[in-house]
Amino acid sequence: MIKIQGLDFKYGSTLALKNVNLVEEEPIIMGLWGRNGAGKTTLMKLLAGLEKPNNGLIDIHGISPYNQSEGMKYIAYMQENHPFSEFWNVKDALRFGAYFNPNWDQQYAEELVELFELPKKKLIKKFSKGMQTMIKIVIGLASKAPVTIMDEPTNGLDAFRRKQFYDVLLETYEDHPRLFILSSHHIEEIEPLCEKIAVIHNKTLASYTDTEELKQRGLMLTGPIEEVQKLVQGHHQILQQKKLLNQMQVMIDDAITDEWQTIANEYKVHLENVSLQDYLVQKTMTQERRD
Ligand SMILES: Nc1ncnc2c1ncn2[C@@H]1O[C@H](COP(=O)(O)OP(=O)(O)OP(=O)(O)O)[C@@H](O)[C@H]1O
Repeated sequence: MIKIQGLDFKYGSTLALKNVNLVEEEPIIMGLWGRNGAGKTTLMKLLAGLEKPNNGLIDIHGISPYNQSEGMKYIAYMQENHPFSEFWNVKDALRFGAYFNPNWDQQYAEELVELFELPKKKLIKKFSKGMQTMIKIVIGLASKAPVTIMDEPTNGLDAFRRKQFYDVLLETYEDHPRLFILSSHHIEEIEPLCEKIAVIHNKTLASYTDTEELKQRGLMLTGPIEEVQKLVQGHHQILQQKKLLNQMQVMIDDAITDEWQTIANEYKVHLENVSLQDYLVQKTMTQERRD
């Protein structure tokens, strides 16, 4: 479905991505996480054919997307700052969606507009942040493109609208399985939807892992300073450590296993799985310190 091999990209003389490699054959919902400036948007633009790779290969359904009108059949890309004309309302935006997407589903687009209660006549530039995100969701989902890329699709959505977005995305994905790529800085917002998560760090793809596997990583040990220190002494995968009064907390890059549980009981140290966001932030910070 998509294949990226040895991809390098520079903005002028500034290297933005180097040696990115990723293959996904299945129509899954993929998360794309990275800290600010990691290169997520750059990668999405390259996949959508808006930028030309300096080196390497991108293959989407057998097509190299840069400058290929053929690629438009397969790819819908909803950018974070989508270039809607300042004179457009919802109707105009749907016309734009229909024009650019050969698999466009007008009836579904209108149903989504109703669901999200978007005013049809109001100019999109006067929409709230959440409403602007919702119209992009409408276009992304109604495009029914085999590869649908959405940059920060939960930006500005409140809990109610986010839940609606999850529901409609999963519903349309089940009806028409296709590859979705959803980017976010806040992994918690997209993780419930994503089967796998690609982490962009240090200008490259740092990992591409099943979400369930990734969620198990990151264990936090909390207990009296001396006990925790004894327990983690010589451990190579320490991501973070802090002391508070006579207590110490250490985050380790591992999953909670029976072995860890036994050791923690023995040392009377508390063991818990950290949040995915905390794990990814600490993991990328630790890599940075080592580089
Ligand atoms: N038009 C541009 N010209 C020059 N450098 C750019 C341009 N766009 C992005 N960059 C640089 O490329 C790198 C990757 O940026 P990119 O926008 O892809 O990151 P991102 O992961 O999407 O970040 P964020 O989460 O903050 O939106 C950054 O160092 C950024 O400064």
